[in-house]
Amino acid sequence: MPELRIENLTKRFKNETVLDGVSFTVAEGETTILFGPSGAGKTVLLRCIAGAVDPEEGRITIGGNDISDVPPEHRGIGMAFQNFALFPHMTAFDNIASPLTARRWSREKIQEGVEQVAKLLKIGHVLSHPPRALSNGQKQRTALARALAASPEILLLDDPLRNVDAKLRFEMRLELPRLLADQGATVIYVTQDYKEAMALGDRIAVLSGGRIAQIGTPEDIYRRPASVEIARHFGDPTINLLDVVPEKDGGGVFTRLSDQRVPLDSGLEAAVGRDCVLGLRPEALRFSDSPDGIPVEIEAETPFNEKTVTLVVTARKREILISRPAGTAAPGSGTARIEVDATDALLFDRATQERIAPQHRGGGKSEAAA
Ligand SMILES: Nc1ncnc2c1ncn2[C@@H]1O[C@H](COP(=O)(O)OP(=O)(O)OP(=O)(O)O)[C@@H](O)[C@H]1O
Repeated sequence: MPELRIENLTKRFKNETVLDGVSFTVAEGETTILFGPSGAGKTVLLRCIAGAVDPEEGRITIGGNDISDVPPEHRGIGMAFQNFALFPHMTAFDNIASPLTARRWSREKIQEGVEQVAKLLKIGHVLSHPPRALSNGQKQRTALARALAASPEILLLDDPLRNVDAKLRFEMRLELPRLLADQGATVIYVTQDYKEAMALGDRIAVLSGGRIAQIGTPEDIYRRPASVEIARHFGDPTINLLDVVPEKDGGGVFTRLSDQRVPLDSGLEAAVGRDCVLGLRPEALRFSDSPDGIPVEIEAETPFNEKTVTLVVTARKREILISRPAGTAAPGSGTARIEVDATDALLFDRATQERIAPQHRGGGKSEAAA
């Protein structure tokens, strides 16, 4: 399957610049998640790739070939939309078969192709139904089946699970990676759900302000977010953000919370004395018996299925969320102490909101390898 390359793509509607020099590459057979808030331009970008919208500037290549002058139907692209876009007067079978019919496949081949993909998506029993007789989850799967049936080289999936219920979304999150891998297609998958992004993406491209704010593996985005905004979007409960000014002494780089030292990566020397934001993931904090721990008051505790989240406040009235696996013990109420693991602390410049990456001189551990 071919590589898909987007180069410097710009799209304006009247005075609004929706895409502003977007560039990224999806390697062959890879699933890249396009992640961004509502209105970020995700659908517009997919429509540019599919040929439904013409960009003002930039280039799109598939397998190295510029597709600007290739009509949509000859681009080898399959698309599934968030609103299903099923033909209302056709059965589920005919909807799924429509790209194959358009290619004038034989009746036997169409039958075989539709049944195969319907079986994979567990909608074989509703193929004779019209869309109005399908549940949202079945409509969703029918739309996806139609996109998959044609075995396109490039698959564009626009938030395909947005309208399905939580149970089905959970199941599909588990099943889709295998399904997409089996297809072997090069995939762009749009979602606003960070868990879906982390579960399904080989890589995640974050679209913000018309530009790609960061692209990387799910682990890159989670552990090394480029900005406060990205750090906030990825994580539940959301990351703790605390204004700090890092310091340095013989013991290394550190900052203080309630007069207790929070050690920071030694490569963060450039941040010493600067106004920063400390980012602490709730799961990077733990309760501690150590006298060096940060003293806090426990305010409230919320059990979820797989974890328990505790809200604490420091002596300076800073609120912090801590999460721990469900069933593990913690101080019940009143006063406690918490500890931070230096390797998990993130530091952002308060003015630019961008992350300050640790610098290790002399061939030390590099950021990418950390
Ligand atoms: N045909 C059009 N004419 C004018 N403006 C448009 C057109 N299509 C999209 N836009 C504008 O482009 C911007 C991006 O829209 P788009 O649908 O791509 O966002 P999105 O990231 O997909 O959002 P969502 O997650 O809510 O679907 C919006 O401000 C939208 O109003």
